[in-house]
Parts: sequence; structure tokens; C-alpha cells
Amino acid sequence: MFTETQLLHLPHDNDGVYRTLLESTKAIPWKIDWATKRYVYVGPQIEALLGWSVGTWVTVQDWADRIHPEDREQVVKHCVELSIAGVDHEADYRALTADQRYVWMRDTVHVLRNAQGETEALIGFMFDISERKITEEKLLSLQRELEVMSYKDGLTNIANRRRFDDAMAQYWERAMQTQHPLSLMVLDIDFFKQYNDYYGHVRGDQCLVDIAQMLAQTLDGPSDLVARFGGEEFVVLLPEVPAHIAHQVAERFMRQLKEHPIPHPGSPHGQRVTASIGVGTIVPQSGTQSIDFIEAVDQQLYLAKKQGRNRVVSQSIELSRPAFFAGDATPACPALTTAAQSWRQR
Ligand SMILES: Nc1nc2c(ncn2[C@@H]2O[C@H](COP(=O)(O)OP(=O)(O)OP(=O)(O)O)[C@@H](O)[C@H]2O)c(=O)[nH]1
Repeated sequence: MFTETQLLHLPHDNDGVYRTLLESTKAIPWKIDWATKRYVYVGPQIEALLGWSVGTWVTVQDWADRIHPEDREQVVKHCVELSIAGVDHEADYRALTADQRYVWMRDTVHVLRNAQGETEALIGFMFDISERKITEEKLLSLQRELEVMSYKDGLTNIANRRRFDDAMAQYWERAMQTQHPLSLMVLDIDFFKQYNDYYGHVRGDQCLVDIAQMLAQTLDGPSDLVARFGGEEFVVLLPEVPAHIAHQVAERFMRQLKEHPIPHPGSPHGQRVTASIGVGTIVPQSGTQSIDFIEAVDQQLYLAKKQGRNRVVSQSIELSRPAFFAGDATPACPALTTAAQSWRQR
């Protein structure tokens, strides 16, 4: 235990008013002599919070030893550096309790300096901030949950359009840097209006869920991304995948759809649900835009529809650079016709 001389000396505190005040707050006061790195005083509240008796706080080593190993190095370094520099500071860390739990603490430290400006002592307060940390962690996890939700399609549980747009921007940039191919599939369910008309919207929704799952199961690349583009249309991004493999992936999905038929009495293709798929592959060049690539692949989908549906149409896509790059009046993507757009508007 501390002897009376080791305890904090408060001038003009003959009746112990200041000490009583200090020791009745929830914040735990302490003082360290900088030359010896020994505790001169620790408020008795420490025992109620951490279980370590006042007498066990002898040197700063006792403090450091009771910091969570994951927090220790960074907290000690931070506090020592600022103490030497004579700068007041604070630190949050997990403190070990006598019964081997951890409590989140905030230490606020005031540096006392002598007439020469040298650090003489540290005084401060420890606060129990566990409640605040729990609330912060709950908020963080809610925030993460919201972020995940904001990237998911509510019906099918796969990625949504927002997630696709982000992934496309990222993969496009990477493919531009590496000059590796990037493939895209755009898939649209055939005669889906008739499916809804025949079975109703609830069964229609279930069909979309089944197609999304089947599509997700068809993919095996670690960075492949399947997303619902909107309505009964899906997109699949295949980074680092050349044209012939992308075509094979699309055909694999078509086989799945055939082997696990979803009845569709209104469809001329075997009275089962079928899909049309446009596939495109590109090695992006500077000055080209991902939106032009998407539209060019969309045009392959349009061709698949036009040629009778229930098929895959693939093409390697080369985009012209926009006029301001090429220095002439060539449109950004001459391959794009308005046909794809007019089909889309139907
Ligand atoms: N159940 C359900 N239906 C949807 C959803 N989103 C879009 N649809 C329906 O999908 C149908 C799409 O119809 P169309 O664009 O004419 O396409 P289609 O009948 O599949 O014809 P083709 O694509 O030309 O083969 C419409 O009836 C929409 O109501 C959805 O979330 N749930």
C-alpha cells in the first residue's frame, strides 16, 4: 500500500475536502513521478473498477503490463513520446482486470513541467468508457450491416446495380492497368411477361430468385460478380477472363437451366424458362468508357433476342477512343447502334 508520504499532496487541504472530492468522482485520478516512473498516487476507485488494489500500482510497468497486448505497444509509444515532448494527451485502451477481463479505459494525461520546461510528473484521470465503446461498436456493426444491405438486391439477395457499378469501375481500372481481358455477360429471361401473366407476380419473383441462385452457382472465379441489373435482367462480371472462357460460362449456365427446368407453359422453347445472353470481352484502352462496353454487350443480348432467344451471342469488343482523344470526329462507340436502346425501351 502507499504510505502517507507517497500519496498525493494537495496544498491547503487540511480538512481533506479536495481528496474527498477527487476520490468520490467516477474518474480515477493518478500521478506519476517522471524521473522514477513510479506512481505517486492512484485514486482508490481503481480497485472497484479493475480489481487491482491501489498498492499494486507501483511503476509505469504495472500500467503497461495491464494493457491489452493488442493495444499495448501503440498506446505506450504514444504516451511516452508525448510525455517527453511535454504535450498533454489522451489514450483509449483495454485494461486488464484482476479477474482477467478487459475494460475499455480512456486516460487523459496532463504533463507537469519544471521551470526549465523539463517533464517532471504526469497527472491524469482514467475513465471507464466501456459503455461508450459498446455503443460505438454496435453503431459500427450496424453501419457495416447497412453497407452490406445497400449493395444487395432485396429480392434475390445477390449484388444489386449499385454494387455492380462499383465493381465495374474497379475492374475496368484494373484491366486498363494490367491490359488483361475483362468479360461481361448480360442476361435477360425470355418471355417473362407471359410467365408473370400465367403464374402471377409471386411465382415470378420466385423464378427470379431461382435464376439468381443458379447463376451464382455457375460461377467459380474468386472475383466473379453476379448482380441483378434490374427487372428480369442480370449481369455477370468476369475479370481476367478471355472471350472463349466467358462464352463457356454462359453456355454452362444455359445447360444448368436446361437440366433443372423451370416450367413455363407460355414459352415456345420446351415450355420451360429460358434466357438470352449477350457476352462481351474487352481489354480497355485509355480514353474508352465502361458504359460503352456495357452498351456494346447489351447489343449482343439484343442480337440473341432477335435471333430467336434461348441462346448466347458473344463477341470480343473493341471500342474506338472518343473524338477528343483520336483527334477526329469519330463517335465514341460507332459499333453501338440505337437498336439495343430501342429494344431496351420496349
Ligand atoms: N415478378 C416479377 N416480375 C418482374 C420483376 N421485374 C420485372 N418483371 C417483369 O418482367 C417482365 C419483362 O417483360 P418484357 O420486358 O416484355 O420482357 P419479356 O416478356 O421477358 O420478353 P423478352 O425479354 O423479349 O423475351 C414484365 O412483365 C415485368 O413486370 C420483378 O421483380 N418481379
